[in-house]
Amino acid sequence: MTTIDQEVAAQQLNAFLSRKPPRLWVPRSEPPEILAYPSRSWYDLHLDEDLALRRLTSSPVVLNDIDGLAVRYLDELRENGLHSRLPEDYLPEVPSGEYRADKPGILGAVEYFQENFLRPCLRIGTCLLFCPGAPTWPFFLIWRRVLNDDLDDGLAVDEKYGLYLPPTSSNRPDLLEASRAYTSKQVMHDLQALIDRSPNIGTWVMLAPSKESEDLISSLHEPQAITPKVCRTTNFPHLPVSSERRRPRDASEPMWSLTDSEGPPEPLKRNLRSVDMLKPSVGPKSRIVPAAFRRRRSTAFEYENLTPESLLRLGWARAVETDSSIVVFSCGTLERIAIWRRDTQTLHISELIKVSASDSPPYLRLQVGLYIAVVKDTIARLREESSAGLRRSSRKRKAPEDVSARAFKRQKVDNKKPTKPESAITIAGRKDFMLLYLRYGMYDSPAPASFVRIGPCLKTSDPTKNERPSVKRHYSEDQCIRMILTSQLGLGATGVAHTASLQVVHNDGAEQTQEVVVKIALLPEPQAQLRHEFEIYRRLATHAVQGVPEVYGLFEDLEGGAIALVMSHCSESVGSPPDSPELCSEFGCQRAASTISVGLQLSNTRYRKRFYAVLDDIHAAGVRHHDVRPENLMLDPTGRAYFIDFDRANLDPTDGAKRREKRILVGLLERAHYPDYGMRSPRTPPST
Ligand SMILES: Nc1ncnc2c1ncn2[C@@H]1O[C@H](COP(=O)(O)OP(=O)(O)OP(=O)(O)O)[C@@H](O)[C@H]1O
Repeated sequence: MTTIDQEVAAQQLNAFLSRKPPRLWVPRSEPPEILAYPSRSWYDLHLDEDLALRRLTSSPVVLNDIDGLAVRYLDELRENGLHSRLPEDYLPEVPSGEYRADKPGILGAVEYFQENFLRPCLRIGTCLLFCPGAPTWPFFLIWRRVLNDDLDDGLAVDEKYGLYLPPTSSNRPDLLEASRAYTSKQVMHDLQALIDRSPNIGTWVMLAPSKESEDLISSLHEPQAITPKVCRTTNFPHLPVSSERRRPRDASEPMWSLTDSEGPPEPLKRNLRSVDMLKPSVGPKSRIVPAAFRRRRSTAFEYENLTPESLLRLGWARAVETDSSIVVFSCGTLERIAIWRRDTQTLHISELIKVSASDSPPYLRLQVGLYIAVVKDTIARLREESSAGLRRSSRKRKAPEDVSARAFKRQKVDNKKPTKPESAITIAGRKDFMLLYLRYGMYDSPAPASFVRIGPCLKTSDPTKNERPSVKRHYSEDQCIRMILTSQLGLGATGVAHTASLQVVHNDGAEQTQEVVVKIALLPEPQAQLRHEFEIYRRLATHAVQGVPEVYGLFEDLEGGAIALVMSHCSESVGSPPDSPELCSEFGCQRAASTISVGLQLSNTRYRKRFYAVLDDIHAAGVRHHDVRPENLMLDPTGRAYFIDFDRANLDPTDGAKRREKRILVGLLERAHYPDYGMRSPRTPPST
């Protein structure tokens, strides 16, 4: 490339990055969306207290630091004389004046970004970060909605956008071969580490463009102290400290020059006060006060209108979840960038950015700087983490917590065990109050949620029983089920399934534990679906059908945010064959290349027959599953077959419907034939 070409290329790049985007116009949504909290806030109550947002401060350096990064990288590129001209077809025609989006709401703003500058800015960011010498401008870094669930078009806020590093089918960075030649080994190594961790990075909170959204973003700057929201159960037993918890840290050499004179915030006094107030007698007779004494009229999740504080909380909670230091709040016309400092639990928020009028710094250059900052920060922290090995929690629990936990253990040792102890499930079946803790990833419930039973244990009680126990003013520890959610198993349309440890104390003080699965639903429709699923299990239990999860109860959150279905763990789905090659060959699990990735054949007739027998029993009980696919068929290591996920099931189907369902199962297991997801039945209207 000649010097002249390089000069032209540099000018072209500069001119593009200095362009002012057109003004955004979006059609009105009908009916208008509401600016309110989405359902995830229930999970936010359980975020680790040390990762909680405690302060907001406005920092004028944020924009300069981020723009400075873009300038530094662009200068390096120019000095090395490496880059080529950005092909004209990479640069969109920017309409002057106004951009009229076709879609209303958040999608209108997304369309505006995509059509006007996202693609070229992402190409420029990719090139600067990963392959500065490449003769072409590769398309690798992607900005998109991170989760596949449906956008709730009734809401004017969606916090699920971020950057994405696409992996190939073998989980390698999907960077074109041609560009890879210009990518250093270290960069490829970093990219691989990023993809292995999670290919989604950064947090963008998108608001539907409107006057209300603009007002909200404009008012996000008042420095303030923020008290984390937590569940309100008091005097609960604390969990012993886990030595395996990873504690995310800030990069030791951050890319921003933020100062925080106030240092780390004071520890929260809430827990201590509640413990002191009630003067607990530690042990099984201590008084645990539920979060509410009365059931709410409806347990359906209620949306709260967004305030500047709740919007910040929302973006920050999402950043904790994706472990990203940068949160962007944007409504297409106005934006603010916030940087989360973990050490001081502070969000540093930038000045207001006017998307179509910002020239100092220019908006598009700022975008490029933003991508660089998100990627560089994540890589820096990943490198530090891997060189330090797994981080351990440095947090020390307060004495009362450990005393309580010790007391819990001591009873186990001190007391004489009955010769044949009752199982945890039998004991739990008699208890109506559940303390639920989240303990995985960034969740470490500062206080447990209070749940009361609304459906009996179908294994140990009369399945037809329908009682709603009243909520007591307080419970002793031996009246509670302690449920600790330890990981997320899967996310579906009804809710999130978790693995959990159910712990109970028997009257004689003996502690019993059982691994279970807890499916949680938050919004009104999924809650109705989960209640419906419970009713299906009730029918199956009254016919003593084997080969379906045992259900230990349906519980309701007293603070109104969730319904929880507790059931047995049915091992692995045949949709994800067992890790062990021996088991795989014993079961005869084979992936079928001709079908979509879920297609799977079971060549061992013995196991196929077990699934057929279970389905026949389900049908004989008057239930049609209605969602037979590999993900919902489970085989445990001893070869027992199970059907799970009855939220689409219906009662009393016709004989023809049962025969059709049987044919689907035969086609699936014998020929790996599974038409496609589109063939799934529509959801059955809830039966209650
Ligand atoms: N009892 C169980 N034992 C083992 N794994 C389970 C159990 N229940 C659920 N899972 C896991 O959790 C995932 C999601 O659960 P489930 O399919 O019941 O949720 P859903 O919200 O009803 O999903 P869908 O949208 O498929 O109806 C399942 O694919 C399975 O991997």
